[in-house]
Amino acid sequence: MSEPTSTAVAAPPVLTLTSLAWSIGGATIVGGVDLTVAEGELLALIGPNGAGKTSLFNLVSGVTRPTGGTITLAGVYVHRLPPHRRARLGLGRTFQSSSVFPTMTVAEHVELAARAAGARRVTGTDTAGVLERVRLSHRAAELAGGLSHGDKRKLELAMLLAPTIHGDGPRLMLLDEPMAGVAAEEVGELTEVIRWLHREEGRTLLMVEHHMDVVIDLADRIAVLHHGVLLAQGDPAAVMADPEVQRAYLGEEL
Ligand SMILES: Nc1ncnc2c1ncn2[C@@H]1O[C@H](COP(=O)(O)OP(=O)(O)OP(=O)(O)O)[C@@H](O)[C@H]1O
Repeated sequence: MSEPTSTAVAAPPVLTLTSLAWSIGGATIVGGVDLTVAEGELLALIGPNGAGKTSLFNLVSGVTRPTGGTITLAGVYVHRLPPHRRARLGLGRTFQSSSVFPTMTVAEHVELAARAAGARRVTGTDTAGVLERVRLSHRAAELAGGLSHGDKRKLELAMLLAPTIHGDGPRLMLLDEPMAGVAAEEVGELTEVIRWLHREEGRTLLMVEHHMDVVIDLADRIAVLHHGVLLAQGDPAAVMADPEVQRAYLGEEL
């Protein structure tokens, strides 16, 4: 075997899952997953309904503890840590159903998220700067309860970014079906916001999404989960053309 010609060392993965498994009541939901997310990458995790995608997110974020395997976040074993410790290490997550406070304004959400992450002083300019990055500045003074689904999703992204007011912000953003419930006419702009975070800010993202156009448009790589195990992973076009992946989706719109 020839020696490598470059002395450059590849950046370590932000997230590494090794033989990650979760069983409950005798059923294996996640059956030994090996997966890495590289620094600056957007990896889309897809799979038919019930494949175990949300369960995998729950394991990564600490909502549930694995029954086997390990999780490394930026070089630290985190699989035994509670969610707030993982958050402190730079893990941010949005949920399938939106999680905003209806009677708080958009700007107050960002301020709250920044303070929860340890910011002592948060100014209007600080919150405006975060809202600008998710194209939500024009809604700063509105109550979150009145926002469209698409704007609520943007607000959740703003809350993940709020720690950037006083620090680096999330090293890894887990987005659980960001397009769920979002009206067709809002999908394009939300896609652009995610693209900006990824391409312009260089954020690292792991995204579960059923909306295949969005997945193909945004993802650097796709991983396909089926019955709790990885069926395929790699370049989006190659993965989508894989006959095994096609078979897994039989009967579902791809
Ligand atoms: N706490 C639990 N107890 C028992 N079974 C569970 C539990 N959580 C999830 N499951 C089962 O695990 C399987 C995977 O569920 P999960 O929600 O992770 O799939 P998914 O890929 O996210 O599906 P969808 O795309 O429909 O959101 C399902 O069969 C589900 O019923």
